[in-house]
Amino acid sequence: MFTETRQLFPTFADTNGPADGERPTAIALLQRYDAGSSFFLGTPERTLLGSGVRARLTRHPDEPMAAALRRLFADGTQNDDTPAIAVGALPFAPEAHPVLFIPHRLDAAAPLARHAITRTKAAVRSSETQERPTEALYARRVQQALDLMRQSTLKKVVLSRMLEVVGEGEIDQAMVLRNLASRNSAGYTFAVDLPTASGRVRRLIGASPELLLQRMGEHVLANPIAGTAPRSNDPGEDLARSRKLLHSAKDRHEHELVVKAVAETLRPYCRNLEVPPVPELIATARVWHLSTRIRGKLIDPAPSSFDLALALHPTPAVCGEPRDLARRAIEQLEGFDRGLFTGLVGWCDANGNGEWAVTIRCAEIEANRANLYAGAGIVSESEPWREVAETAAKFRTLLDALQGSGV
Ligand SMILES: C=C(O[C@@H]1C=C(C(=O)O)C=C[C@H]1O)C(=O)O
Repeated sequence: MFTETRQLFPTFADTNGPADGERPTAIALLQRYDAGSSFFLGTPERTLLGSGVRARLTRHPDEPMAAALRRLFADGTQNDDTPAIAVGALPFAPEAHPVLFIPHRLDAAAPLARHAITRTKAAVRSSETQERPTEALYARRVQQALDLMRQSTLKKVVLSRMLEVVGEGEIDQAMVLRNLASRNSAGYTFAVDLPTASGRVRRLIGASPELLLQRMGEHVLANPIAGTAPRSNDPGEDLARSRKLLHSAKDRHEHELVVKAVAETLRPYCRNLEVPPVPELIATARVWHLSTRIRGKLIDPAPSSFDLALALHPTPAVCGEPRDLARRAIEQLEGFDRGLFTGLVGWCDANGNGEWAVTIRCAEIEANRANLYAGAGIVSESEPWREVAETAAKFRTLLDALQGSGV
């Protein structure tokens, strides 16, 4: 039987108006995000604020992830009627350790409405930045990926790079989150506390445009995104770039590989699956993307949102095609451990409902340091310098949030 999570997650029409009885508004949850908060997620459907950690997912050697999640729900469910919700992030490498937990308290509100957040300010005093690798070296690695494609059956690989930011003082993590939410209210804005040996607060903070998978009852939605063009401040040029992206053979090819992989994975679980034949354009504050919304109705009994998300991960939007060759190319060419970047971030309840976004446009932030990540899909038609420009545009999402710029 499919069970909806209605009790905790009503959907409101007016999201930022007066609170419904005891229920806080989305803006109030964002404003309440502070040192005691362990999790925040703003999606097009809801806003969640987690405080503290009631139970944390641990995994025995060789234990399947789904079994570890069942144990987490058993440990973290209280004896009252409070529905247990697991939240957190899973890394890019399926064998690496996830950060998943049931918060002490989880508040829910309707989505953050567009333009509802008042202007915000810089989250750090002046800072130094260092790219790893440099633009020139990244371009060389893209060229190496193209060479690999000519010599093997590799069709696509996503190559990423890092930008290390060192501020003069502590980075105000709550301000980074607010700045992201104010500039990217259409996507998935998140902040996840990461355990540290130092006891200092280290957080994964970002604003992803990409939904890996949402399951509510029998309904599933996946929204793969691939194919990107930097935006322009000039409206005419901005529009021209979006049109060029929509008709670019290279970007359509890059996009179709992802849609095909996502649809093929979901089809066996669905009694019907709608896959639009052509992508649509979506815009973030800094880039245009090609996007396809894939909807399905699940066969009963269905896997949980968590199991479905893990079946999809990593899609060719963040890894490549074929997956094994792409992973090997990433290990060979990227030169750093992605950690949680290009993994998944979201929530899941004990009935299997949940939402999982792809962990991109993000940074790991601790004290005065932030490590920003950005990647780009490389296919045979790619040109190295364009991929450099694409990753630079993607860094802007977090740089704007750190500097309070770009609105
Ligand atoms: C890897 C990233 O983004 C992914 C790659 C994209 C592309 O190559 O066009 C677009 C969206 C994401 O699926 C990133 O933003 O760092």
